[in-house]
Amino acid sequence: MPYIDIKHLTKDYGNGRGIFDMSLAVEKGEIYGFVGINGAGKTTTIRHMMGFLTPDEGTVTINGLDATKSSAEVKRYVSYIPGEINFPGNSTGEDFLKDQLYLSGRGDWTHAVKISDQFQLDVTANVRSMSKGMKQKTAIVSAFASDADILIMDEPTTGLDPLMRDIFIELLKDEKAKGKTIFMSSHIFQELEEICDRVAIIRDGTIIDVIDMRDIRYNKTKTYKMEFKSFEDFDHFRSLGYNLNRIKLEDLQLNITIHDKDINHLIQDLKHFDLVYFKEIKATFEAYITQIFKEEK
Ligand SMILES: Nc1ncnc2c1ncn2[C@@H]1O[C@H](COP(=O)(O)OP(=O)(O)OP(=O)(O)O)[C@@H](O)[C@H]1O
Repeated sequence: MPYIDIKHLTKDYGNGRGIFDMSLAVEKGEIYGFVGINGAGKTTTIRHMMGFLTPDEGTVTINGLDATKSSAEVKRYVSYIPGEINFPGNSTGEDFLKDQLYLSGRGDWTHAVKISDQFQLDVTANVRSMSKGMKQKTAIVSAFASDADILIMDEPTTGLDPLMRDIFIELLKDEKAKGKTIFMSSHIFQELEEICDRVAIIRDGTIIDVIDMRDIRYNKTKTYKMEFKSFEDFDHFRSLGYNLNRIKLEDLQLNITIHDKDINHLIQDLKHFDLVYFKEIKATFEAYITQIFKEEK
């Protein structure tokens, strides 16, 4: 049974807004990403997971428990970082974090201090007067230090600078190594590419694709770009029957897409050609998603 199981979830806000017949399943120990443009339905989905919203149709179960009906019990397994952070009260970061750890019944203050230091977070500051980045860091420290089985995070790196984002990614890897299950939405393709096992792409309230990141990382079909010194070579190469694309006659450049098993054959052929350069075009997750969105239009 999946650890997080969403089946046919629908929340219809009218005028085509909301989420519609959405299903997804997250296995224990997975890092699962959730990507989509503004208004696609990420927060609405996450709020159902936390039991803050009641579905019009469908169900969300977490570790076999209904996220709406058993919301209090589900929260025992889950640490949550909301998309918009507004801390209640007027306490210092330290008092807030200690309260959260106490309330969760789990976690460890020493770990909280360690993570706060890594994030260069001043926990003596008042939570009300904290900047956006400080609030985000405080929420992250609270979630990570509470040692929950599941982390559900709505755009957790918003407001973090690139250095802090790298620290966040390293912490997330540590959590995965401990066997934690992580569900996070993000706009930042690069961070999803680096850490996720799978990524669901949401558009207009519907999941349009689920990408297994291994297919991107270990893609056996690669694209190479090359430029020829002479038109004769360029023209001759074009006649060899390779899978070519992005042919730029005026620059004598082209891309070739080829499976790893055929690379030796290509190298042998290229010995007969005079090249200006030959380089691999790395397949990025961003390019992959952009292609999917183009195909969907
Ligand atoms: N309470 C509500 N009442 C009416 N419409 C809503 C409500 N909450 C969300 N919506 C609409 O539902 C759609 C999905 O919103 P949601 O906040 O889930 O998207 P999102 O993918 O999280 O977007 P963002 O990246 O901007 O946070 C949007 O069109 C939004 O305007």
